[in-house]
Amino acid sequence: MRSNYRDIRARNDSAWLIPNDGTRTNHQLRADMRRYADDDEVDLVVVGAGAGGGVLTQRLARAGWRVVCLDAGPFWNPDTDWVSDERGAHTLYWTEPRQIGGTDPVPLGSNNSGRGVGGSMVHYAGYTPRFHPSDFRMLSTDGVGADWPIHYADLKPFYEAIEQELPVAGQDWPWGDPHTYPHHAHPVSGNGDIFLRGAKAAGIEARVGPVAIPNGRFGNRPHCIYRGFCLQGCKVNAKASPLITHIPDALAHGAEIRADSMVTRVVVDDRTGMVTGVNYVHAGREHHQRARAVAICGYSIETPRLLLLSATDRYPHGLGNDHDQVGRYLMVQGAPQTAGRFDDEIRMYKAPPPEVSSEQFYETDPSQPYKRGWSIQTVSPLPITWAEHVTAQGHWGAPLREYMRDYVHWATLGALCEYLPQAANRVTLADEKDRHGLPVAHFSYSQCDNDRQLTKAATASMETILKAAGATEVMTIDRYAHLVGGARMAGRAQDGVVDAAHRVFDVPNLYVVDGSTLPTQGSANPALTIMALAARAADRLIRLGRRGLPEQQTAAMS
Ligand SMILES: Cc1cc2nc3c(=O)[nH]c(=O)nc-3n(C[C@H](O)[C@H](O)[C@H](O)COP(=O)(O)OP(=O)(O)OC[C@H]3O[C@@H](n4cnc5c(N)ncnc54)[C@H](O)[C@@H]3O)c2cc1C
Repeated sequence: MRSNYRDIRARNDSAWLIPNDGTRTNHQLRADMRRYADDDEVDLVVVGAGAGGGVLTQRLARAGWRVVCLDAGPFWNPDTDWVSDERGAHTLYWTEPRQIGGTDPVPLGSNNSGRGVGGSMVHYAGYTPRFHPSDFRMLSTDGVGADWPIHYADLKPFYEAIEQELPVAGQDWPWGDPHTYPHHAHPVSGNGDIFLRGAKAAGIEARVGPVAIPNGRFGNRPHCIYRGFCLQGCKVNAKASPLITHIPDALAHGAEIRADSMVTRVVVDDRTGMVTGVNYVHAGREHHQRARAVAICGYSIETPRLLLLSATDRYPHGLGNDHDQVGRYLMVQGAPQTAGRFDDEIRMYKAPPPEVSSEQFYETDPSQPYKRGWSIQTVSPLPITWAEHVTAQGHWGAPLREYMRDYVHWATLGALCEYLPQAANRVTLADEKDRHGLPVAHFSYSQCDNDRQLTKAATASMETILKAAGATEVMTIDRYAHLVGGARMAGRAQDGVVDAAHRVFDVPNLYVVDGSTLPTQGSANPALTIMALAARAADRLIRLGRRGLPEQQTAAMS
């Protein structure tokens, strides 16, 4: 699939709205941004300007909807806010207090959350694979997990549209639904080369991509300069995130992006059961924004938390929670990471961390006792993350120093294992309060036996690849990556929180359009799927028409 830029610009001009004078931000666009008063009843309030919220805002603004998007974090300026430094990038993470529990607690922070306009994609790695068709039918075909209320074919046109808008670069893709990418694959570094060589020697297929980094200029966005700081916020605007791929076009079409605005409650009129707006805190003061509809896009922890925080007399257990589904089936991928030592210098920092991947082990292998599978990708930790890898293996003091001095000789791969959705893995409200006086989220997580078997098998496959490439020593650690679920999409209210159109069951003008709606997670990184879902949700809302809010929804969404 190669791109026609005229078609892309007809639906999203963002890459051409960025200045081409070496600066990274269209300050004029931000200064001219349309502003609504709190008591203006806008068509839609979007909570969160990340992967889901950014796309939804852009699509609806372009269709003429009056949209205000509130984000708890800042409106980033890559020129002044971001630094090419691992430690200096810590401001990008969501570090508000949260509690974790269960038998396998998931640390929350740098590796699975973001804040501010652009959301977590501001510091995501940049891999953008599609889910496989089997992901949408897992319960029927594999007997585990859940079936989605939509099929892969429903999402395919939106995958293609978003792949063009980011745009995605990669080799022709043989796995899942085989497809091509709009941009050719990037050249690879030492780490990518090790993966390709080792995989070939081990009889495993690996391919370059798919990454949301243009190969060449895209609009006024420059070619990647391969300096390796993708996870610190790409200062050159090469790596895609909603901040540059969708927000500029949203602003140009009249959306207001209100940053530093933490939504504390979705407000409901108990007489009608309808949402009337949101309460939010900006600069220490509480505000209320009126709206005809609200879409929550705060990601897998904050979205269920906000649904629970918005309980009323009519919805005493929280919005969408009549069947005790809010917060449940929250998933995280098992992400073991294996490093291999080579006599040659690899210098894995000298390229974007996302380069090469394999989905050979993605599907259930009937000869194995476990269901579903994993993918493998280059990860290329920078020095602080490399120190975390080494210390996680128990090395400290002199041995740690030796491994750090030896950094340039190591290559690193990561797996994404498809841990299964389980009802008990969930977000609830804790007794502890945050600085706004609101209960913080408690996230309980426990692995099942299938999860542990997958981690073991995935680790063995990475060690095989690195040894086949000539590694003289391998070092593996266990990690988690990505969060999805917690407000999942389902065919019936008894099984989930939103329907196939992302509308919250029982609350006709409330939507959830983010990663929390995913019923299963595959072994794919989730951002592309979240953006495609948001583009699809927007498409359905646009077809309803803003004048139809909210009366027409009941009929059209069923
Ligand atoms: C280090 C890292 C690497 C990653 N690498 C990849 C990768 O290579 N490929 C991939 O596909 N995915 C990757 N991801 C995951 C990906 O970024 C997320 O899955 C995706 O961004 C989630 O989209 P979302 O819309 O659900 O939430 P987000 O993009 O996180 O957006 C949520 C937004 O909501 C805001 N918000 C939350 N609560 C409130 C509130 N109450 N009021 C106002 N605003 C609120 C937040 O500030 C945030 O901006 C990575 C993530 C991290 C952290």
